[in-house]
Amino acid sequence: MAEGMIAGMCGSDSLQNEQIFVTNRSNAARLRELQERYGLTAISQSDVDWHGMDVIILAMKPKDLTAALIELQDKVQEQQVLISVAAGIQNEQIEHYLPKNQPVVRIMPNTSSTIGESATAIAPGKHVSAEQLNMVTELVAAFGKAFVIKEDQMDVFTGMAGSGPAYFYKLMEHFTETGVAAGFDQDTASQIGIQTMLGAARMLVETKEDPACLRKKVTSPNGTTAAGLEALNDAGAGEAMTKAILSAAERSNEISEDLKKQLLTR
Ligand SMILES: NC(=O)C1=CN([C@@H]2O[C@H](COP(=O)(O)OP(=O)(O)OC[C@H]3O[C@@H](n4cnc5c(N)ncnc54)[C@H](OP(=O)(O)O)[C@@H]3O)[C@@H](O)[C@H]2O)C=CC1
Ligand SMILES: O=C(O)[C@@H]1CCC=N1
Repeated sequence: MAEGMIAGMCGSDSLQNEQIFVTNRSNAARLRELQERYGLTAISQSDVDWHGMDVIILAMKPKDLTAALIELQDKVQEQQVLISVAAGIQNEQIEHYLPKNQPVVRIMPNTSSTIGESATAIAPGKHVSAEQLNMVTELVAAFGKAFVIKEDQMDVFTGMAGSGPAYFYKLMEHFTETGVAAGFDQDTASQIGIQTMLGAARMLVETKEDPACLRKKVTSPNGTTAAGLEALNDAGAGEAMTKAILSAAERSNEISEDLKKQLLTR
């Protein structure tokens, strides 16, 4: 996920690559790779000048966040904003490990940040000023569209947009497999799927019509689309999408509850 955000930031005009510093726990080869690929500064953790950073983005797995926060406790500066991308971990849980009044912001990007097309949620913690929220929103806009939401909407946002690209990829896998089974070669079937999905997404963006309206325009009475949509409906496609979003949201909530238990023991 970190590389997705880095790629998006490096591809935008709002940041210079030299303003970005990246570190990790131990994988030195990975740091060299990022430095060569993006022209940023990749350094081992012991060499980071923590005082010099405006913003620190934490992009480790949720299970590794507590250890990272404990490491950072005595390094963070008063006005530095800490941004966490960890799914399911609440601002309050992060603030617990940091000095009093530390500004913390939770964000939920998705992997389309790689091409500057993430849908990213921003939920500020209680010590974040309006100016700091603006700064984070601008930073996030470097890799896609930013949505400032309430923190209690974060689980469902994660189910929709954090995990969302995977649902569309999964649909595309089925779309392509069906085309191949019907006689197209893999590449042709895949290109047909990609162009169809891209065209539909761009229609939504450019015409600004709602999806139901665009769907009706494709659907001739008693025609092929009506038959296809009826099959989708009979197979429970709409319900399946709702279940996918809500199951992911529930998992996000479970991760949060698990960390709360860990927090009680530290
Ligand atoms: N994948 C996605 O689509 C999305 C993921 N997320 C969130 O992003 C986070 C990262 O996920 P993902 O990219 O898949 O994870 P990865 O395992 O690919 O990357 C985690 C990175 O964190 C580093 N790391 C771990 N602990 C520390 C530490 N203490 N200090 C510094 N660096 C550390 C690891 O370094 P090393 O290799 O050296 O150990 C590694 O580079 C998760 O919290 C996830 O919930 C959020 C939105 C979408
Ligand atoms: O699967 C995950 O847990 C992460 C969070 C959202 C997308 N990927």
